[in-house]
Amino acid sequence: MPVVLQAHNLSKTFVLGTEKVHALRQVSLDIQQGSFVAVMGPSGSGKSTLLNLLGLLDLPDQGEVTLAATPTRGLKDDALTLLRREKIGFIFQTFELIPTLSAEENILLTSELAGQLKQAKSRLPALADRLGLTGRLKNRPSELSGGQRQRVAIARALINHPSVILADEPTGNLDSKNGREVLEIFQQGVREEGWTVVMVTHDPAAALCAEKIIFLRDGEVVGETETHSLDARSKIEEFVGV
Ligand SMILES: Nc1ncnc2c1ncn2[C@@H]1O[C@H](COP(=O)(O)OP(=O)(O)OP(=O)(O)O)[C@@H](O)[C@H]1O
Repeated sequence: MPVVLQAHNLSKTFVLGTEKVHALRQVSLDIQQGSFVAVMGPSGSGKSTLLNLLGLLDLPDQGEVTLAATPTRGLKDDALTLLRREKIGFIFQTFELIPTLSAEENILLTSELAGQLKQAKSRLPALADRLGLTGRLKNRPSELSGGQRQRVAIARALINHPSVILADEPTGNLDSKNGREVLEIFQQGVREEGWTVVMVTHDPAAALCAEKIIFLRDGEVVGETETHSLDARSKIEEFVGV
């Protein structure tokens, strides 16, 4: 499968008072189209920073992200925003839904901003059905369970057929049943519809639902494992200590 998202030598430093924090140091990785990849690492190892750079939400100090064959170094803010909107679907631990909008309005908001409301509306019924949200679309987030809210966020991420889904601890605020459901949605989407998912997680069980795990420590990629390999669990223990 072709590489849909590439990080090449990404470095990012934050300045905290007089201290410099090297959040990422020369991180390179290739994400293949149609793959499900988890990113694990201890707290502070740079996972969210990496996801933010891969998702063009922040810029590296050095290195480059190439997304859907588009090198992004030097692109202006407008071009980055457009690329992000068209090619990336974000899913966050805290759902990040707008409380005053209905589920349907939340799902369609980015499409509306991108001038693609008509196409998105035509895709909505099938997507809502698939995610078990039919009948809930008129409800506001406060009227939905945590699992339903995250499924609304998944629908929002998917409505424009992004090239890559970036999920930051998507099961972190869910009970185990709802968390499992979200992971099954990812697995099924990857298997049956060719989604590409990159998921940051602390949870070994969640990471083992992906096909591959990349380990970060102190801002560096220190290892990786295929989850079907017999030593995947011991690699998680070795690199993350859980
Ligand atoms: N905006 C920022 N300003 C200053 N330092 C930051 C900023 N964002 C991240 N950092 C620092 O960069 C390092 C990596 O942070 P990051 O949030 O990427 O780690 P993480 O692996 O996602 O951690 P966690 O698992 O706790 O969410 C940390 O030391 C953090 O304090």
